Amino acid sequence: MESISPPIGVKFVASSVKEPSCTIGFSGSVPPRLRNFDRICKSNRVFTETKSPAIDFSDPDWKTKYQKDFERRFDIPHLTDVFEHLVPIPSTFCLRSRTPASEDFADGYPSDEKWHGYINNNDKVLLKTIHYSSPTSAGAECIDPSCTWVEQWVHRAGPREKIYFKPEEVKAAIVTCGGLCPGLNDVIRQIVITLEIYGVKDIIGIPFGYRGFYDEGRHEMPLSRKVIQNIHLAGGSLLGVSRGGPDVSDIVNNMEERGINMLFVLGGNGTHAGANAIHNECRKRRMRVAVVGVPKTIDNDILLMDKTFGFDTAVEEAQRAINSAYIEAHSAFRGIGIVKLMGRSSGFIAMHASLASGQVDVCLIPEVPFYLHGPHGVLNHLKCLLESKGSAVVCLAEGAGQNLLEKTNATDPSGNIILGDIGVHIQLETKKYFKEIGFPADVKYIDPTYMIRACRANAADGILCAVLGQNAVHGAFAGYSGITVGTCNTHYVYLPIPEVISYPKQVDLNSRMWHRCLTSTGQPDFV
Ligand SMILES: Nc1ncnc2c1ncn2[C@@H]1O[C@H](COP(=O)(O)OP(=O)(O)O)[C@@H](O)[C@H]1O
Ligand SMILES: O=P(O)(O)OC[C@H]1O[C@](O)(COP(=O)(O)O)[C@@H](O)[C@@H]1O
Ligand SMILES: [Mg+2]
Repeated sequence: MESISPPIGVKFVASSVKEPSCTIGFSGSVPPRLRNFDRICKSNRVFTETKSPAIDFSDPDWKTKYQKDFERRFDIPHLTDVFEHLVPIPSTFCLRSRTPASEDFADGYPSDEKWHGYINNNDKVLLKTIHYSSPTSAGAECIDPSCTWVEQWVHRAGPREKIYFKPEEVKAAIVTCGGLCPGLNDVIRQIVITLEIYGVKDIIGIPFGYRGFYDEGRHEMPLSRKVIQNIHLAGGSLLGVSRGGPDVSDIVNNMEERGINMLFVLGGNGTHAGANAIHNECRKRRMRVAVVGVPKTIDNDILLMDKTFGFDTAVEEAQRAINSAYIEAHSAFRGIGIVKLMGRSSGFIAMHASLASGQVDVCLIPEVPFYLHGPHGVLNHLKCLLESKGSAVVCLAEGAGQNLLEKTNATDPSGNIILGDIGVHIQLETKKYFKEIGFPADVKYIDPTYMIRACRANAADGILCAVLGQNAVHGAFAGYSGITVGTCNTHYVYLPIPEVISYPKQVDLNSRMWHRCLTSTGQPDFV
């Protein structure tokens, strides 16, 4: 059946292109549709038509069809899709006090029949909670021209009453891929703790990302509560991370050799593309394996989720850099402080950090094109700020203004385009500009990116990591595979991997949050 769905989370814009409902193979670069900032940026309103209508709104049943199609897309893969006759057993996850690590199950599995802590498989979470009365409502996301209320439900995460793995038969592996992110150790820790509560004793860490499935001499790391007890007190990843690595069939060969039947994959878009490919390969080989992702992206660029772990910490930690830039700028005669934050294709960290600080005058993100020079350029605005208030602070995301830099086609081992350093460029251009116009300014540049990324998770992220890690284990024991965990409207959910990685989530320029950021900075358009 052909999908009738428009891309989730993307507004109907006048010239929107139908998005494939499932694009695997994303590897860091921004799809052309999203690179076309102009179209999105310049329209400050939502269009209710599409040039390539995927849905026939004259069909009286369009809504039912849409909802059915949505349900199909967001159905989460289960081991019984392939192994029809698998018989589940009652969950060994109950909160009755016992000592699972030292327990064997000779006398049967522990159970707690009176406990009502399980999630029903049919429990669902509403993905979109606002009923926009009109497409012109601020931030409206509409399916049809009348902005009809259409329900979109996704699966609720958590422990199930029946499980599809016997704990003593589980060999669970955890791997952390891509760049670092605050909270990786917290998630590893919670996965191990929760596995042990189910009664799993064979838990290993794969060193240095997907490479650890391949490189000779890299030994798996046995994990237990004892090993992971305090790892969350430090940033980084106990297991190490890496970009690039072996192809999927080598990874699955290695999993077969090691007897891994539960794989927990912590990573971003690229890692999840890999996890989904591993899941598909396992299915193809009829391996009874659960592959579950935990989205790790400091940039917060995974679709559909309220936020990903590490993001909150990054925003909080960025305050120190912004405040330093402010103090430097404010204390200098005509001071300008420039802070570069992470955000390869999405400006969420810069936007939130700017809003939180209240000290930023100009926020530059990848989604918004800008000129440096000319009457409407950033530099002229900085001059106005120096004249009016004596100092200025600029906060920018690393992916902003890439069109101003010379292009290289260089990529990292994962295939992500290596960006030019926009922070250094703006610093140099700013110094040059003020020198040339004979209006001396004191420019200070701060790049705290790797200092931020190496931090340990803050309290909010610590909680998020705990719940995500626990839910990942519940999902695997429940027999799901090819899924990832997340939060939607503050509820915890399971989502099929392809739906969250078809392109990176970006700041919506029609969103209330971006408008709030602009209100706070008071910056004009720089085009
Ligand atoms: N399309 C893909 N299919 C399979 N594996 C991928 C794909 N894209 C990236 N990977 C692998 O995922 C890992 C992490 O990818 P990367 O883009 O560096 O980080 P992130 O997961 O944070 O986006 C790397 O080992 C990379 O080889
Ligand atoms: O220098 P590295 O390790 O390639 O990491 C830089 C990248 O890490 C990020 O913070 C997040 O990247 P991932 O989500 O792919 O790990 C990007 O914003 C940034 O471009
Ligand atoms: Mg990535």
